[in-house]
Amino acid sequence: MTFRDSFKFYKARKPPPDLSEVIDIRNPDGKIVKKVNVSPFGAACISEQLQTDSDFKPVENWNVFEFPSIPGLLVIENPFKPESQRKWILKCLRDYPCKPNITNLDAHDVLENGTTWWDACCGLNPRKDLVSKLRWTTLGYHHNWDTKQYSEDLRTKMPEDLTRMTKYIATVLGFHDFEAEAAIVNYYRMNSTLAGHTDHSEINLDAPLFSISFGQSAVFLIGGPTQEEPAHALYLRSGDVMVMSTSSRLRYHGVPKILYDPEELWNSKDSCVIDDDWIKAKSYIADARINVNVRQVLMPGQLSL
Ligand SMILES: O=C(O)CCC(=O)C(=O)O
Ligand SMILES: [Fe+2]
Repeated sequence: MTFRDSFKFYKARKPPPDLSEVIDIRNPDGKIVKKVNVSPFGAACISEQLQTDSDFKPVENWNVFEFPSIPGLLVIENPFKPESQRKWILKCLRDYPCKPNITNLDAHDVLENGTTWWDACCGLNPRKDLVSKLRWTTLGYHHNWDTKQYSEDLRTKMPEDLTRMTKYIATVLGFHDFEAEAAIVNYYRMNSTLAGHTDHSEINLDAPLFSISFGQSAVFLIGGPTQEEPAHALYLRSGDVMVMSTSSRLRYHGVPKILYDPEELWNSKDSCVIDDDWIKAKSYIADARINVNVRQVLMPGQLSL
């Protein structure tokens, strides 16, 4: 089956698709998954202090997988602590869809001057109609969806917390030169899909791309250089980090299906500080998935376009 046909297959609602061929890193069942030992990579470069303060479980407990038939693709099984998942979900909802970042809502003039999507949805007169309207936020070099080209005129500062978090993952995996220069945060409702595409706008296509998922699960499809080659389907669950490096970087990929995750890893009962904002975020993420897609745009040492 081609990528195109697999996409239609998994997207179908009635009857719902057979998911038995979807690769599950938590239960590979003889499918094309291989566990990677991270110790020969960069784990040693993470100081003990940084490890203690970090969002992540200890690196020695990370499960990293590769796919022999998809060279360069890596998936880390949720390395986040549950409280860090909550922190990142809240950042993606409350902090990132704000100026100077750009969102899909900016073009539609639906928010009153200066009001953020979060405030509009959660304020005194909550705009319930806007909750499902947020589709993406761009950060750093802002992706131009029409020209598919980055430009220096559409560049703002990357949030330092996101840069630091991605650098940590990159270092553990041995990608020591990675610079987080652009990000897209994608917001999915339960019926959303992301059509097949390749990400080729970055000048530097040798640098890896980091794709971090929170909230409900996705069936992620990855194929070959066109939509006519066959594709593999795999589950991405909350906290999972996908890394597209080397030849996997330019493969067609997309998200045909969002599925409820009964485990809700972001909700575990450990010292959960219940503040007002988290209560709102928790209710949003009960029917949504967030994906943070972080890219390097420039060549090593290059400072601008
Ligand atoms: O949501 C995902 O897992 C993938 C997102 C993606 O491919 C993109 O933003 O380019
Ligand atoms: Fe993509």
